[in-house]
Amino acid sequence: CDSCYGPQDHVVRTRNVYPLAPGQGKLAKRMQPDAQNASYGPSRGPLAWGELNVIHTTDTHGWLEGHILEKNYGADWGDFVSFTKAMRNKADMYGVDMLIVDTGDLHDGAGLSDATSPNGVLSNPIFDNIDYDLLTIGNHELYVSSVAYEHFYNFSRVWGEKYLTSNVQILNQTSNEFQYIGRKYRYFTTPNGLRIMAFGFLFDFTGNSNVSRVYPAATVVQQSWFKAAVAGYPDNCETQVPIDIFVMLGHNPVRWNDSESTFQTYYNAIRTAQPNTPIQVFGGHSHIRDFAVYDEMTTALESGRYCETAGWFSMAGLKSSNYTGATLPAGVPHPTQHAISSNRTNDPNATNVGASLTYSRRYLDWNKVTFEYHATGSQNASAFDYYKGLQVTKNITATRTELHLNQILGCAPQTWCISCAPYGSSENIYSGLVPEALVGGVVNASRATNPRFLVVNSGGIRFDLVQGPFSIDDSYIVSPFADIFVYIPAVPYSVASQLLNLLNTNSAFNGKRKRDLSEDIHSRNLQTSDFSFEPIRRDDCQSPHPDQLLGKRAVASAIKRQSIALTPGYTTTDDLGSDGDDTLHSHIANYVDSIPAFIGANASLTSSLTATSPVDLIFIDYIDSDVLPALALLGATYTMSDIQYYINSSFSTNTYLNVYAQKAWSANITNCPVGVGVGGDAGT
Ligand SMILES: Nc1ccn([C@@H]2O[C@H](COP(=O)(O)O)[C@@H](O)[C@H]2O)c(=O)n1
Repeated sequence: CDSCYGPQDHVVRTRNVYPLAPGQGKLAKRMQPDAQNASYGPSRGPLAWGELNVIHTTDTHGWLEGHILEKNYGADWGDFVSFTKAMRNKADMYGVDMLIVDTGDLHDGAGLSDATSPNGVLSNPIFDNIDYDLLTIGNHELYVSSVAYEHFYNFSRVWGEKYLTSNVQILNQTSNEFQYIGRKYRYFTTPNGLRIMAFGFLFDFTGNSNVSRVYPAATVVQQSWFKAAVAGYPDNCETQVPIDIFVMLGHNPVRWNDSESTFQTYYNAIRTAQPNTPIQVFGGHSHIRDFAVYDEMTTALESGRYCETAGWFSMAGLKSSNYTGATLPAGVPHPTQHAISSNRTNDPNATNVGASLTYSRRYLDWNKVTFEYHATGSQNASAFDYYKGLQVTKNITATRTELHLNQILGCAPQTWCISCAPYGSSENIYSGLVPEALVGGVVNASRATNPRFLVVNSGGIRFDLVQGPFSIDDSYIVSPFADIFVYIPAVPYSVASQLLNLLNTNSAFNGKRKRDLSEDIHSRNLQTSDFSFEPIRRDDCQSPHPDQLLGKRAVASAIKRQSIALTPGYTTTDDLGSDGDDTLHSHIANYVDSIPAFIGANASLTSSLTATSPVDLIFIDYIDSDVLPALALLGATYTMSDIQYYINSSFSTNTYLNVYAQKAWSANITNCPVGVGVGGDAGT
């Protein structure tokens, strides 16, 4: 495609490979001692820098140790500390502004956050080592009251005015009144003079415990404080303050057609009041990489989940009379894409503000090769590692030891994944493992001979279970929630045997979980059977390397022309195209649509049940509001007073897998074969 950029050379391009130091993966080791580095690094060259640049994290869910078993995502939070520090230095050197933002869900997904009570008491202080400018709250901060109070009393005090919970309040136990957990908004000026009005909005979440209150978007946009802040009259300001850009954070999907997203409501309210001010949105919750264009001066970035992605955003062309920084920093690529949207084609109030704006976004794989490449331009570990980053890495190792996260419970004989194999197959965790683990792990010895039916929600399983040593950490990674097993005794077999099907087919019950799963359609999951090379059909005419656009030096590396086998990973398409993933990967098959909302198991020792035979109907407290109405539909009316603990008040979805693992996977513990190629290539 020489015609796009002028002639380059006559060798057919197979894939850009940018020069990395020899043996990059091994030299660059820091991370956690048992983690591995990525096999190869970024494919698309240096990042674009504009006037405003942002590093975005979301839905970290406690994965601060990184993905110990997955090379693509092997960096830890200490490496991220070093990365962000280096990027801050770069921003200063280029004379531009850079923000670091997070959009919530800090727990429920890994031992570091979940093995303490309350969740997060040891992981939140580790998380706090990043120099964030803005943060907002996720739904996982609100399920359990003690976790919500941890965020109120500790986390919000660490972050002060930077922690935005614009629609979330908590009951202050001293005053007995509800108050905002963090702040409602932050109005501030960047080092180079951009005047920003920022908000943080949780989606209309209703699963919170009763100590917190989440105002729905439709209510917030009518609240006087919000209208005043949008108009430039934040609390206590009598004169109007100038706003160069609105920054809207949200634990909230950026795609308006996602049933849980409320960003459109907030966008409409701000845009109506301020037709000519850019709005920049950072979202989360749906665990995907995404970039949505709302109008020619409003775009929205979502940066994945589980410390697999660091989002990079940059924009240029902001017309602020107060901005004193560089407009197009020298020596680096710049944002080049306009936000083209159909949302505001004939807006009579539209000005040409958007015409000057250009955007860029990149989804960085969370590994040290990537971080070093963008931070220092090489794999020179000594130039990259910042002393504080190294301390954080050590602290994570020590905390994992303190929490016994590496303690091995069994040797898992195979890998079971959430969506790499269809439901019904023995490789799928919901069909291949969960029913058997429920039967073997959830046993009350005094009732074990009673016929037993068990039901759990599939959403309680959060990650794949990998062949090899199964540790306490893995038990949190796979099944982190402490949802307690309860039961109703003596439910007629005719009723119990119909329950699972009803829950899975009646939209009143399965709709919510279906959405949970479908959100992961764009996500990557491990795929041990998908390591074959997939030919790249990348069209360089549509996806120019920034240095090619600038006619610059990367041509030297481009003409090296190598071809390497891609590892499986993210392959994202968003509103700016298909060039957002910083590292090219092969596509991973995804059978998420086949997974039911509820998973059941029949643990009856007898097959001679009649319609009236009494069975123990065992489920988890998290789904009692589904189970009771479903039983009523089946003609069996029960109330909460009919429900009892099945084993005790602490035997939970985080316990049964451990019990099962210790029983079923005791063989080969001292010489346990590890599954190959998790989230990366099979080589070591
Ligand atoms: N106690 C709980 C809490 C939540 N879940 C599951 O997690 C889903 C929400 O997670 P997101 O990362 O999407 O916010 C929720 O819908 C449930 O499926 C649970 O099982 N137990």
